[in-house]
Amino acid sequence: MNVTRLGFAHFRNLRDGEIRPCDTINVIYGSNAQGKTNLLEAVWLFTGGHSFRGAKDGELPVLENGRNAALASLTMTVFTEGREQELQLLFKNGRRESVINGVEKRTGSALVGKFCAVIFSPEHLLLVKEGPARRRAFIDGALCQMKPAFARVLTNYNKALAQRNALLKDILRHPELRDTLDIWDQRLILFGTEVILERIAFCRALAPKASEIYGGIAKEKERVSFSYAPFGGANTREEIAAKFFSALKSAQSTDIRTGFTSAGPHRDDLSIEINGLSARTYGSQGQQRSIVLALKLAEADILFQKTGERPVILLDDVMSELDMSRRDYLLNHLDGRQVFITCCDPETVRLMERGRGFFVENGHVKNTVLETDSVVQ
Ligand SMILES: Nc1ncnc2c1ncn2[C@@H]1O[C@H](COP(=O)(O)OP(=O)(O)OP(=O)(O)O)[C@@H](O)[C@H]1O
Repeated sequence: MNVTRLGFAHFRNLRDGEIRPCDTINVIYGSNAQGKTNLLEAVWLFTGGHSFRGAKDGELPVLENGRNAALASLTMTVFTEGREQELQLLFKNGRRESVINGVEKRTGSALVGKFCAVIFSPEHLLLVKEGPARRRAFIDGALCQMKPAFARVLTNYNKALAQRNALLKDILRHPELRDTLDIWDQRLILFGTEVILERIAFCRALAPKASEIYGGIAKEKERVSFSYAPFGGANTREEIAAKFFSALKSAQSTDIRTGFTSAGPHRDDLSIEINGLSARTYGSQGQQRSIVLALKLAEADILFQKTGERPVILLDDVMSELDMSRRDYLLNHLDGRQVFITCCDPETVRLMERGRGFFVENGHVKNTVLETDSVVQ
């Protein structure tokens, strides 16, 4: 899928205008605080998701005398399902409305599934830098996008976990309740096994793709490996359920003492190593950035395989800390994908072999002419 036009009015500092991106690389450049990320955020919001910067819908219309205006609107023409489709998003008095091919929808979430994108923002570096929760959230987020049924299983698992944890705390005061723990163990194993099986299947598809993409970014100088191996590498439904059961049993006394369930998919991790060493502990800034990029691009490839539509790739401030050859990979080797990249350095535009540049200054966006792709201003 490709964005062929993006219009904006009163959206953050972007007053009124439009851009016509190309179907390859679109570099959005300019000094700090001019509106580059705002433009990327405008594209992202058509996924139906929340702002990747954590902003509330009421904060998105332009500020006027210190208060957000009542209305902001975004329009997008996107080529998907073999034809151009018109999408509109309105942020009205703190609420979202959407219009799909002229049909008004009361919610913004009606857009989910119409437009698909993968976003990298500096915050995503925490995926490598922080603890396992970030990596689990990445896997689960990707699975929820691909399989709505997974979201239900995950919710059921989390509910069973919360109830088991509440019971563990009660058992300390009422030891006779210990017998009822079995019921929650069974539910936890039932849903937890399904969560683990889906994560294993996703990681099996993700790991080789991400390693291959990393090889391209790092010009094969380093080898990166990804591994998700819960319960020491259990694979089948029966094996996982059996190992989960014995892990819960052997940790039962500790769990009652701490009031917390210590085994299960809520403790799993996706291990990431560069040349056999933990990327979290030993990876450089550039290596960690390249790993997150590889994971995001691999996620996009898997989404493409599942849906038949290539998600649009949004890369916010990805160039800093990447050397020339890594920049060259992003600008010139992501064939077949529509990419939007923000950066401060105008030189980046000149490194592109093919693509379009958009210069952003104080909320105004100008198309710039490249030698290889002349663009109407
Ligand atoms: N609701 C709003 N109304 C008006 N201006 C806003 C609103 N929200 C954010 N801004 C302004 O948008 C600008 C920031 O834009 P953005 O985050 O896109 O910057 P950027 O060009 O990506 O900068 P950097 O390179 O520093 O990341 C700031 O000047 C900020 O004050």
